[in-house]
Formats: sequence, structure tokens, C-alpha cells
Amino acid sequence: MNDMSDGYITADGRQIGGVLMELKNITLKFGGVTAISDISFDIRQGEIRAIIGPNGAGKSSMLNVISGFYIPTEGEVWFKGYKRGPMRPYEIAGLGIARTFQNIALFDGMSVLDNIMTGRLTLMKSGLLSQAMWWGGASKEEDAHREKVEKIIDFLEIQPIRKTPVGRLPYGLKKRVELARALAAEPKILLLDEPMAGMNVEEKEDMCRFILDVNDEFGTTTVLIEHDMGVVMDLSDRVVVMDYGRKIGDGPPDEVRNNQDVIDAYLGVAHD
Ligand SMILES: Nc1ncnc2c1ncn2[C@@H]1O[C@H](COP(=O)(O)OP(=O)(O)OP(=O)(O)O)[C@@H](O)[C@H]1O
Repeated sequence: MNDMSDGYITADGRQIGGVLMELKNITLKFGGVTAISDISFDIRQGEIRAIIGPNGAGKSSMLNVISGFYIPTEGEVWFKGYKRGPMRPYEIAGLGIARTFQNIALFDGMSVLDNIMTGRLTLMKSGLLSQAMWWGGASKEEDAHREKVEKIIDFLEIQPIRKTPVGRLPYGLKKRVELARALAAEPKILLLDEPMAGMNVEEKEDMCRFILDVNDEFGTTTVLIEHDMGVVMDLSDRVVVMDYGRKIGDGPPDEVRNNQDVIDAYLGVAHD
């Protein structure tokens, strides 16, 4: 079992806790392709941890290993001090790991509010069907879920669009709704797959602020993949750098920025 008691204080004075997840010697192969090669790192309670690297480096594959969606070919994943075995989809959902996707995965025809409510499905005791059949009015359970969702809507400043069908929203707001839905699951670890991709400068600034505010307000442990280096350096407490499936750097942004292997990977080889 890992030592969960230690931690560190960030430059901006935030308390980071002990190890929440540990990835030990992870290798992931797809037939003849080795997407991840013998990578180890940990994720600490309350930290913002970035995974960066050139295209094809293995970042998305690693996010899928963290989420439990992929079982590594070799290596171990330890979560909250316990070794994680192979899991069924409902077990993965119950782990408390929520994510957003590179390509937005929302229900376009449904309102913002209803989309965010779907984030609470795994926490609902009675299923959606029984809730829908409750013709006498909203159940107590649904009220409680609504209350949590309303708090997130307030926090992410999306009250004015709560009834709007998601399909009608501009891209930046859709991404914010996706973040809201992931938060609605009250995740132990929040995984963000390129949260700023395709955004303009203003939208990026907003998203940065929300990720930092969410971490501050809810203490949410966050793992993100992001291509915009400025964003990564501003947001993250620690950064893992991948290249061709291998780990070539791991540490605070300043350390990683000055790592020669990282500089070479980004400057030298244009494999995107
Ligand atoms: N399902 C799969 N089947 C076969 N090969 C895969 C699969 N998923 C990923 N790969 C391969 O594994 C390698 C790593 O891919 P991955 O998508 O994890 O990289 P990435 O760093 O996220 O890339 P990008 O920045 O372009 O999204 C690539 O060579 C890719 O082609």
C-alpha cells in the first residue's frame, strides 16, 4: 500500500496531498504497435498533472489506461493504495474517474441542464427509468442531484444557457458544459483530453481560469493532455512528457521546460 500521508506545497501555496494513483511500469501494445513503453509516474491528491508530448506520443492511450478503459499489456495501476485489476464497464464508472473528450461528446438535442444531469447517472440509486416513471413529481433523490448540478452551473457561469440545447452553443461553451458534466460525477480524478483544443484566446483564458477555480474550490485532482505549452506551463503542478511511447521528462513545469530531451522532442523532430 502506498504512503498517502506525504505531500507538498505548491509555489502558489496550495497543499498537495499523498499519492492517489500510481502507474508502475506501464506498457500498452496494439498488435505490433507499442503505444506506451514501460512508463511509471504518480498522481497526487489535489494536483493538476499534465501529460504532454508530440503527436502519436501515447498521451491518449495513457489517459485511457488511467480511466480503466484500457488494460495495460504489462505493469500495474494502483488507485487509493490498492492494485487495480481488470474491471467491467460499470466498475470503471464507479471508480470516480470522469473525463472529457478530444471531440465533444454531448447530446446535441438535449438542454445544457439535462446533459449535465447525465453526469450524475452513476451516483443515482434509482435509475433514470424509475425517475421518469415517477409521475407524482420530482423525487427527493432527484432534488438532491439537481441541487448539486445547480451549484456547478453557478460555479461555471452557465446559468443563462441552462435551458439551451447544446447543439446551438458555440464551441467554447460546449467545452464548458462538458467540464460541468464531468464535475457533476464528483470525480476523484478528472481527466481532460485537450480541454483548450480549437478554442480562441479568450475561450482558452476562460477555460484555464475554470480549471484552476475548480481545483481550488473542490480540490479536484486533475490530469490533462494539452498541446498548448503556455497553457500547460501556467496550469500544471507537475508535467509528464512522453515521446514515442516513452517517458522523457517528469517534474514541475520549469524543470521540464529546461530538460534537453524535451526540447529536442519538440524542436528537433517534426513528427506531427
Ligand atoms: N486503438 C488503437 N489501435 C492501434 N493503434 C493505436 C490505437 N490507439 C493508439 N494507437 C497508436 O498508438 C500510438 C499512440 O497513440 P495515442 O493516440 O495514444 O497518441 P497521442 O499522443 O494521444 O497522439 P495525439 O496527440 O495525436 O492525439 C500511435 O502510434 C497510434 O497510432
